[in-house]
Amino acid sequence: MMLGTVRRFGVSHALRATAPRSISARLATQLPKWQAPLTLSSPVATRSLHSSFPRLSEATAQAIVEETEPSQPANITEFADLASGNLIHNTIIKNIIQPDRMNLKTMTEVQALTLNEIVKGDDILAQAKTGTGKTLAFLVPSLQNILNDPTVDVSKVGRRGARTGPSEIRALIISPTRELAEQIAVEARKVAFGTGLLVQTAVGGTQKRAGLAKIQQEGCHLLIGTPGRLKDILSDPWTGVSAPKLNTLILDEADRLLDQGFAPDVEEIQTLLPDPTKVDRQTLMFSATVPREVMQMVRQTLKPGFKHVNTVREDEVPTHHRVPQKLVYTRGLENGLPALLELAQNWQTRRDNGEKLRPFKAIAYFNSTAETKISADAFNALTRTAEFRQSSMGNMRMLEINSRLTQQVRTRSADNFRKAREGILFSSDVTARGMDFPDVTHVVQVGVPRDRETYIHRLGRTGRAGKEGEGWLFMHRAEQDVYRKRLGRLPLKVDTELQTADADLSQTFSNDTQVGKIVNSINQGLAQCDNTTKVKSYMGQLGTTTGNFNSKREAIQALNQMFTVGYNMQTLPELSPKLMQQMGLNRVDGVSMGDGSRQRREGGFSRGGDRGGDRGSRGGFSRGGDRGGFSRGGDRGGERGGFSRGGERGGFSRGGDRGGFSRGGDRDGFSRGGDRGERSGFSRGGDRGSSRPPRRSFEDSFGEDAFRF
Ligand SMILES: Nc1ncnc2c1ncn2[C@@H]1O[C@H](COP(=O)(O)OP(=O)(O)OP(=O)(O)O)[C@@H](O)[C@H]1O
Repeated sequence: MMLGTVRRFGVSHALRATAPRSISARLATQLPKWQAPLTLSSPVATRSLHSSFPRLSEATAQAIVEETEPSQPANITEFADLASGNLIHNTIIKNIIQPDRMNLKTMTEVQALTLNEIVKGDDILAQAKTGTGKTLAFLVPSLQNILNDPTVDVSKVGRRGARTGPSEIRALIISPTRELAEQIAVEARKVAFGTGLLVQTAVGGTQKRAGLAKIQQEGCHLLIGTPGRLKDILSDPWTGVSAPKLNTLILDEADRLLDQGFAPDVEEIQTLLPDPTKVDRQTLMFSATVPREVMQMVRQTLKPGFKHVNTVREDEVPTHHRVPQKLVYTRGLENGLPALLELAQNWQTRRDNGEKLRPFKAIAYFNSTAETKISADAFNALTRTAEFRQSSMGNMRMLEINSRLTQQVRTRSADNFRKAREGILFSSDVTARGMDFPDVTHVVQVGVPRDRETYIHRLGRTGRAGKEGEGWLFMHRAEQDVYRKRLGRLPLKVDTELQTADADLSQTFSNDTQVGKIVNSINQGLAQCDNTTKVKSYMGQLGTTTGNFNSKREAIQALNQMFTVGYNMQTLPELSPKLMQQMGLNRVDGVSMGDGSRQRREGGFSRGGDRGGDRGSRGGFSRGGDRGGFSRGGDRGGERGGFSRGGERGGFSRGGDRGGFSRGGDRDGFSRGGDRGERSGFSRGGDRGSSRPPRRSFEDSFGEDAFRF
């Protein structure tokens, strides 16, 4: 073995630790420009939790400070220099720096600050802004640590008849989503190329048997997976996959893995690993956000005295300065899609006019899976029109990703978006964390996201590795309070550039104006969406909208308006009495109560279908303003805002064509909002087995992954 040892195996540190203050200064001059360097006035590059989490109570903060100590930053910032002192294997360095390989030169701040500590064997909690290279920060030293292990024989790898067994796993990386696990594996294989180290994945949605066979036949040193599948594989003795010699456990997006959705699985995985009192184990946690709620879990999981490396300065917001964040108020929920189209169109027009702008490549985030679908469907329909194809947006790809799609489709969407030069990815939160799509120019969040962390991670899909980008949040005015409460201090500036955001869509528009053209195009796109999709979208947004608006009445009105005006649907979806009770909608005007039989009878939930069908060709739609708001069926309970109430027609059947409210594509609609915890009535559905304790009510599309691997 080329290298000496490190802490666990007894080797000296090749990186010289220097006084934190001088290191800060050194890093400030040596790091690439795009990394906001720490200033000399900043206390230290790594800091205690006390300074990073001013909101913690004094007592708690004190306790944490006691068990941490400032880590010692390294004085090496170039990857090439890691060869001196044999700190990192030459092959790994070559893989990183060679132009025909990863072609990286200078370490990012978080990489420089954690590498030494990880090679030493310390437990680490590392926090650094999105897109600043955290993946390599844990991969490089962890792979090196495996090479340093004298019991690992990489010479066996690849020789005929000789193989590394499936129980040779030395490091395990847990990721909250399948796509992220695969992305980390791709990066890990690049770093490990030629070292003989074997990297394998265990993610849900893929054929378990095939994945297992690969691990069994080829062996594995580093296993990367999602919680459900890892638990499954490691707990099943028949797989032969075990990790009795595991030295390193890494939680990427640690705060997500430690929150209530994933924590039980992550805890269970740890019980399947060797007893850390017998086999020394290093645990590493990385994320751009570490909310105080998870600190208790962090402290329980890491060894006392763990290092907290935090490159986000205390006085800084955790988003990038170079990514302007704009807030757009929309008149109604139905204005979101026209505003998105206008944003894309304005950008492309500026390019056409000679401005040096990268092609429009955006991720549009929605708070429910069903919304991603209807939005992607509408935009896809748009791209099929001759007018669109001939426009400056003609080459855009419209892609969709959410957890209701098969893994095959998800992977294809992610790959296509990665490769796309311009386009829009309509996404639920499955891509919000960690995904490194190149050259994303815009992140558009439609509706206030469920929490501050989600906002920050979604925004972090642009402006990565020093690139420019823009963040946009479209929100209904009625979401203002929840916006302030959830997102806290962030540098969003109100923007009024998008005219369609404030347009009254119940009007008829002519194609003579830009606003009219955009609105009519979206109408045309939505007219191609089937009615079931529209109903699902309504149902999917019920939970999020009622959670985001101050009053349920206002939320229902806004939803009904979106459904009738935006989707051009005539009959509102029926909600079961049970659902209404669970959601506290019993006394709310505008709710249509029933058992869903009308929708089923009418095949496709609405009479609006044919109206919708031709609406696009009419080049706009008229929406009888005289009908007073949302209701089409004026005869049905006018005094209640025109919405039918089907009387006490018995319980809503959960199954039916919507697959029940608990697991259908729309179920994530119920998961967001500040009142997530209160919605235990909407439990996750029978397929998860009743033996599991209810951890949260409806799983959103992201958390859903915890149960669908
Ligand atoms: N030292 C470096 N120099 C330049 N680019 C780098 C360096 N290290 C990593 N990168 C690139 O930066 C991009 C972002 O890296 P990575 O995905 O690891 O970020 P992250 O901090 O994990 O982000 P997130 O918080 O979103 O998960 C990747 O494209 C990666 O190849």
